[in-house]
Amino acid sequence: MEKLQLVSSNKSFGGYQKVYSHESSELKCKMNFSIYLPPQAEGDVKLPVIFYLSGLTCTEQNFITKSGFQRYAAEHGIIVVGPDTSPRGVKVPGDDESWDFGVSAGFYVDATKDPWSTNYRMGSYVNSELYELIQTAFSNVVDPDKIGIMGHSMGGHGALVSTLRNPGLYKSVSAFAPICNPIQGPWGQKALSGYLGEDKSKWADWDATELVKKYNGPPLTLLLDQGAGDKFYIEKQLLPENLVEACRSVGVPVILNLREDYDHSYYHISTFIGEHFDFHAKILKS
Ligand SMILES: N[C@@H](CCC(=O)N[C@@H](CSC=O)C(=O)NCC(=O)O)C(=O)O
Repeated sequence: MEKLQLVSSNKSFGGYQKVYSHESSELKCKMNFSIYLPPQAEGDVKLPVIFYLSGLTCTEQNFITKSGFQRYAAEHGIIVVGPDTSPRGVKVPGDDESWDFGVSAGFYVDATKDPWSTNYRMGSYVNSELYELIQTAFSNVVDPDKIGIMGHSMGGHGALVSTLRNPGLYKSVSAFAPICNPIQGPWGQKALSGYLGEDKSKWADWDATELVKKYNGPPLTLLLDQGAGDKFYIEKQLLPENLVEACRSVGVPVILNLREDYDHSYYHISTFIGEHFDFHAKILKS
């Protein structure tokens, strides 16, 4: 644990909701992440882990304070890890000019375009650095063969592309209101052109709808949860139907739950987060 500094620890549903900070080599800055250790972490059995990736404007705090997930993580005995959404405390020109690019909007990609490429490497941060750090620092409680991922909006995109780009790394995946086809929507186009440049052939490597057409890994079922009253869904930022169609074209099982009247907020997430934990637990504990 010598690389980690404890920021906070709160007892919740018999376990502990903690936040740690550490120096990230990928992002070249100090980063916070959350980890929920359920009551079962006190025992001898190693536990599954779910990574949760948050959306635009979030830190590691939104999910842990608003979703109520701890009740379900405690019931199932699942550790839950939540990274921040971008590098912090590094000054890149233009990084705070808009809420959907730069700070709090790392999009879980590895930027290749200057000046972003030095720090904006959230893809490798989540799927390599933090993934390994959790297994090392919490080796006494983590089962390395039972790791899943979920996320919301930009983080739902992150969960999907992390799974599809790294076959087998995550055994289960689900997403709330994910940006499913970023190359076709305004948020995605802004982020992918800004971080990767104008060559659109490179964007497809970070687009779940494109990636699933080439997926060649262990069997996978995608669980998508979408509020039908979500303004970003109505404005066609999210495009879950495009991902469903791509999945069906290549025979990848997908479940899309369209929830009447639910919006893009944590009210949607907190309502259905228990169902997502049931879905992940069934896969991770089989
Ligand atoms: N500022 C925006 C709304 C921002 C917003 O809705 N952010 C979502 C994620 S959106 C996609 O990634 C979020 O999770 N917010 C944090 C929260 O706690 O709700 C606007 O004005 O429309």
